[in-house]
Formats: sequence, C-alpha cells, structure tokens
Amino acid sequence: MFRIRRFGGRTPAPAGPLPETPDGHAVPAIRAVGVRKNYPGVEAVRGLDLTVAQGEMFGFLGPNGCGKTTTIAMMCTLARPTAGRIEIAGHDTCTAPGRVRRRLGLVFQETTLDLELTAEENLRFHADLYALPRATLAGRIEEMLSLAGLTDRRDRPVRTFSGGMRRRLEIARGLLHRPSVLFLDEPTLGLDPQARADIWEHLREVRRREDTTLFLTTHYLDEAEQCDRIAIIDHGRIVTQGSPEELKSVVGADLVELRTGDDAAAARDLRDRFGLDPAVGAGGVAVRAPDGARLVPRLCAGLDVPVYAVTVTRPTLDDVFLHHTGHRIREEPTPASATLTELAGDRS
Ligand SMILES: Nc1ncnc2c1ncn2[C@@H]1O[C@H](COP(=O)(O)OP(=O)(O)OP(=O)(O)O)[C@@H](O)[C@H]1O
Repeated sequence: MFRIRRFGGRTPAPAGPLPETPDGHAVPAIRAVGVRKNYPGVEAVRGLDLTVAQGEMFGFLGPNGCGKTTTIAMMCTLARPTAGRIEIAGHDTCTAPGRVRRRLGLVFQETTLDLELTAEENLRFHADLYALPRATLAGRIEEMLSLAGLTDRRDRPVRTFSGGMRRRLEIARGLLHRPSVLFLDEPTLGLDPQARADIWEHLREVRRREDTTLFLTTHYLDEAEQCDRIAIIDHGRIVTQGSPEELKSVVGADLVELRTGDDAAAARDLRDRFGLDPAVGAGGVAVRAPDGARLVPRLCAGLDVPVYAVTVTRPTLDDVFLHHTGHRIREEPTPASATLTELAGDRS
C-alpha cells in the first residue's frame, strides 16, 4: 500500500533558482552518478550517470522494461539504489530523503486522485499533506485549476472527468507545492491520440508558467522529440544522451530504401559503383547516405536492375535507438514491469 504521510510537516522550500555550488555553478536539478539497482535475478539499472539542469524538460526514452520506472523510483526516494548516488536540487536521496521529497512532485502512471473528491478537494488534500501555508493556498489552488483548465469544474467529482482532465489535474497537483523537479512516469500512457496531444500542450504551458524542471519517461518517440534533452536507455543503461537534434545528427545520413527487380544484384552495384554499404532485407535493399533525395536519380540511372519503388527517410529517434542498440524501440506496452504506484507501496 502507498503510505500517505506529511512530507516532513514543514513548509516546503519553493522552487525557483537553486543555490550555487561553492565554485559558483548552479546546482543541477538532478545529478546521478554510477547508479545501479538490482532486484533478485534482475539488473534493472546498470550504471547510470546523468545531470539535468534547472528548468530543463528532460525525457527518459526507452522500451518497456528497460528501467525507466525504477530510475524515477530511486530519484523520488521510493527505491534505494544498490550502488551510486542521486542528488535532487543538491540533496542526496539516501541521506536526506525528506529534503528531497519536499522538492519534488510526482505524477504516477496510474491515477492516484481520489475519484469521489472534487478537483479542488484533491488539491486541498495534497496541500494538507505538504502543510502548505494557508495564507497563499487559495491563490495557488486558483492558479493550478486555471493551469489545468479546470476552473469551471472545480466542484465536480473527479470520477466525472475524462482521462485527459484527470491527468491535467494530477500534473497540477504535482506542481501545487512548487517543486524544483516534477517527475512524470509515462504521462500519456493509456490516453487516446487527441488527449496525448492535449497533455503535451499542457506540459508546454507548464513550462511557460512554472519554474520547474520536468523529468519524464516515455516510450513514444514523438514525445521524446519535444524535450530539450533526452537520455536513451536500454537494458538498464543509458546508451546516449543529448538534444534530439544532436542525437539525430550523430546518425547523420538519410535512409534510402529501394525495391528492385533483383535486390542482391542491386546491393552489389551499390557497393561496387557507389561505394555504399547496402543491407538487403525482406522489404528490399537499404543504404544510408547524406542527402538521400539528391542521390536517388543517380542510383536509379546507375543500377542495372529495374527499380520499382524508392523511399527516403530523414533520421528519426528510432534510427538513433537502432544505431546505439542494434534494435528498434517497440511502442506497445508490456504488462510485466512494476509501476511507481506499486513501488510506492513496496520500498525496496
Ligand atoms: N520490484 C521489482 N522486483 C523485481 N523486478 C523488478 C521490480 N521492478 C522492476 N523489475 C524489473 O526491472 C526491470 C526494469 O523495470 P522498470 O519497471 O523499471 O522498466 P520500465 O522501463 O519502467 O518499463 P515500463 O515502461 O513497462 O514501466 C524489468 O525487467 C522489471 O521486470
């Protein structure tokens, strides 16, 4: 069971600029060094190093079961690293968990709202848990209801809300106490495409209006594209990190795919006449080349076999994933992994 208790009973430190390190640099919102997490028989996280600056929107992209939820759980003090160290706003998750909790907000994969309470009552309940000061509470609740686009539904029970409205309310609740970092574990999981798009619009609005670092996990490539920086994780390891553009520029070349009358002969010609490195698969023959669109007419003219179809694709984050891991990211959810809500009730 998720045990609810006041996070320290003290007024939380507001977000806003974090203190500086002794050498004058801003304290990062998140710093993880050499973090590992083992469960019996499973190395869920296998050596994680990352730094997230204040105010960034940072995406943690990886397939189901790669260790995203476990990482967030450790960052939020819901699970202890087997090795390594994590600091949130300069505070160690193991030695100062109370300080860490007061500085973070958390949006779980599944709803943790009380469906029988109204939108406003859910926010007030959260404010009580965090012992938020009465003097400013009404104004802050107003602000959060407006941010969530729920001002006119404040008195309605949450059970009457759509999935997207519930998620927006949860995000607003996570921000109510002005955390330094808001963690969102798969914030659009289970939502239809329109509701997913709305949540992203909402997150962009959060960025405009709140001074909070956003750290979110996703297995959707289009969502990772919208982050300032991302880390790609596979089998418990970060395989690369940077802005989406930086990561794609490493893959560099376009993908040119051809369906021909004889793919093996085409591959031979592509290698011998064009100096390319073709791969033959069930769908035809594929090569990587910079500026693929300009290459296509030359290829068609220079091959001895008939070319039936050509597609040119700019590099995507899926290509980045493939480049670093040797396989493509799957976007379907699998039921096997633990969720943060479960971990909250089973701190190990
Ligand atoms: N409490 C646990 N006990 C044992 N193994 C666990 C536990 N929690 C997670 N695991 C395993 O650790 C690995 C990483 O799981 P984790 O839930 O962190 O992945 P994930 O990337 O968040 O996946 P998803 O997107 O499906 O939530 C998986 O192999 C999972 O089965």
